Amino acid sequence: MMHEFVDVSKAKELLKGLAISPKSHIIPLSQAVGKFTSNPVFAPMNVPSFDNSGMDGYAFAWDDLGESRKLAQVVQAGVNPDFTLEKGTAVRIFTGAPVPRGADTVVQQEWVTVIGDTIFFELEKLVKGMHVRKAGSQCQTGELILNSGTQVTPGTIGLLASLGIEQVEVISSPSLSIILTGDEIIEIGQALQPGQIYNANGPALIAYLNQMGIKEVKVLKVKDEKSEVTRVIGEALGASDVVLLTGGISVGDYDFVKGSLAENGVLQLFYKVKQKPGKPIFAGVKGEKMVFALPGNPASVLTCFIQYVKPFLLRILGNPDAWTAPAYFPIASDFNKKAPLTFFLKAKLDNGRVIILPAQESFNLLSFGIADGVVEIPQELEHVEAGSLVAFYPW
Ligand SMILES: Nc1nc2c(c(=O)[nH]1)N[C@H]1C(S)=C(S)[C@@H](COP(=O)(O)OP(=O)(O)OC[C@H]3O[C@@H](n4cnc5c(N)ncnc54)[C@H](O)[C@@H]3O)O[C@H]1N2
Ligand code: MOO
Repeated sequence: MMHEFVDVSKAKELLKGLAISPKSHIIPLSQAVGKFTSNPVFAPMNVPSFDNSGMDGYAFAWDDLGESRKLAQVVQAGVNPDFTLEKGTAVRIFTGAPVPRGADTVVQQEWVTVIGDTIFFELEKLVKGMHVRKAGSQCQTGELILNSGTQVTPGTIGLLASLGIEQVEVISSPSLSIILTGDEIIEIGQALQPGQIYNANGPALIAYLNQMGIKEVKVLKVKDEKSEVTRVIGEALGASDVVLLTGGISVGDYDFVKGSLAENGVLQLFYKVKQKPGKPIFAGVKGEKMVFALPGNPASVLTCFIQYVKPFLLRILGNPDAWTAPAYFPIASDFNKKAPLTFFLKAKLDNGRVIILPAQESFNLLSFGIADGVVEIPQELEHVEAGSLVAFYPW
C-alpha cells in the first residue's frame, strides 16, 4: 500500500516493520570497535592460563608452619618456573609472574621484613591464597564471553585480545550511495556563480555516516534532468544497499526524483510526513534495497536523517536499541505553533533544560553551529508550557 502524508509515528512504524536480513563478515580485532557481534564468542583457552602473582612480593606455602621463610629462587614475569617450592622456603616473585608449584599464597613486599636471606611476616594480617590469580579465574575454555549482538567497545577488544582472539565476526555495514540533485549545487573550493550554492547536504551526511562507522559511501551528483536522474538512481541501486537522495522530491517542475524512483522499480513505503521540516520525504524499497529521498533543504535533510535514516541504518548495523525512545527534558520557555504538524526544532541543552534556538527555517544552517540535537513538538499540540517535558534527539 502506498502510504501518503502520514503521521511521524506511522512513518516510523512502517520502517520498523521492514524485514532486515543482516549480513556478517569476519574482521581483525583492530577494526571491530563500534560493530555488533553476529555470533556468540566462546573462550578458546583458560585465562589466566597459569596461576600468577597479583603483587610484587614473596610466594610461599601457607601450610608451612611459622611466620618466616628462607628465600629461595627469584621468579620474574615471563619465565616458566620448573621447580617445586621446598618446604620452609619462599620465592621472590613479581606481578604477573607464575606462582611455582608448592606455593599458594603471595605476600606483598611492603608487609614483610627481610633480614639476610629470611623474610618475616605476620600471619594474622594475611589470608591463605591471597594475591594468587588462579588459572581460569577470568574465564575457562568453552565459556561464553560475548553474546551475539554485543557492541564491540575498546574494553571488549581488550577482553578478546586477552584470549588470543585475532578476529571477530560482526554485522556488516551497508554500502551506501548519496545522490545529490540540483543544478545549483557546487562543491566547496569552487567560486560561486550567481544562483549557485555550496553543497552542504553531502558533507553533513557523509560526516554522519562516518560517525556511525559507515565508510563505504559513494557520492553521485546529478543535474535536474529527468533521464539523468533516472540513470543515476539505477546506477546507485546497482551499487549500494541503501540509497539516500537529497532534493528534487517536492512538486516543482524540476523535481524528478519520485518519478525516476518509480521508473527504477522502487516501491513507495511512504511519501510525505506530517512534519516540519522535512515534509516531502520519500521512503521506498526495491527488493532488499532501501531508498530515502530527503527534501533538499539542509535542516530537512538532517532532521529526516535523525528521525528515520539513522535508526533504520542502526538496525541494519545490528544495534538492538535502534528505535529506542528519546530522552525527555523540560523546555526552557513557552512554545506556540499553529500548523497541525510535528515540529522538529534545533535545540540546545542547558542545565538539564532544552532551549529552542532561533533560525529554524529549513534553509538556515546557523543554529547547527550550537545545537545539540532536535526537539520534537507533537503534531496535536498548539502550545507547550515552559517546564513541560519534550522529546530530545541528540545528533
Ligand atoms: N509548491 C510547493 N513547494 C514546496 C513544497 C510544497 O509542499 N509545495 N514543499 C517545500 C518544502 S517543505 C521543502 S523541504 C522543499 C523540498 O524540495 P525538494 O526536495 O524538491 O528540494 P529542492 O527543491 O531540490 O531543494 C530545496 C532547497 O534545498 C537546497 N539544496 C538542495 N540540495 C542541497 C545541497 N546539497 N546542499 C545545500 N542545499 C541544498 C536547494 O538549493 C533549495 O533551496 O520544497 C519546498 N517547496
Ligand atoms: O519541510 Mo521543508 O523541510 O519545511 O522546508
